[in-house]
Amino acid sequence: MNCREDYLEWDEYFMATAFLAAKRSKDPSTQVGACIVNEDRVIIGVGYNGMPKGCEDGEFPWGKHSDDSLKNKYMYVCHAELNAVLNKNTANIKNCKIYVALFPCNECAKVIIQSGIKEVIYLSDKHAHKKTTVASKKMFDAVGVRYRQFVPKHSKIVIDFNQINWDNMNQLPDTPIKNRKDFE
Ligand SMILES: Nc1ccn([C@H]2C[C@H](O)[C@@H](COP(=O)(O)O)O2)c(=O)n1
Repeated sequence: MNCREDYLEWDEYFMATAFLAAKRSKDPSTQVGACIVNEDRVIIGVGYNGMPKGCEDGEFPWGKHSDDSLKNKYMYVCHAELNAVLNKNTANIKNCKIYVALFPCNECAKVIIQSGIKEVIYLSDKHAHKKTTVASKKMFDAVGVRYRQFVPKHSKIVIDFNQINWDNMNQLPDTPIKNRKDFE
């Protein structure tokens, strides 16, 4: 039997991991995830945008339209990229790649550069016109951090727990390795 053709490519797998992490975000308007991968294609850190540890949701705002900047989220929220770097499970992240939903802002660009990450793969550059993004690109260009937009092959990646056959743990269509015939 031939191998499956419809498996996830590496870029899709890592970007999907970033988006899965984003599902943990409590930000009501924008959920961002990030996934750091080393040279061996091993995930070494994930993160999503959230309030700093101990800064409780009841006390810190998730809004963004108040005239008083202390009442908006921006002063407080940690970006997904920062959290992914802080959550890393290894000291050395030199030459790693970071997959992220939104192009990193200038503050995250500094963290990315300082940590030794060498490539940024992003899905959306919707803030390209903002100075924070222009500054990020200026820094990345200056130090040789590459960046490229992710182009998905699959328009959808679904994990439907209802479709999983819990008795023999296969998903539809059958995972070839689960076919006993192949071993006989
Ligand atoms: N590269 C980025 C950009 C933004 N974020 C976070 C920060 C906020 O929680 C949210 C943006 O809020 P919006 O202005 O769209 O309401 O996304 C991030 O984690 N990484």
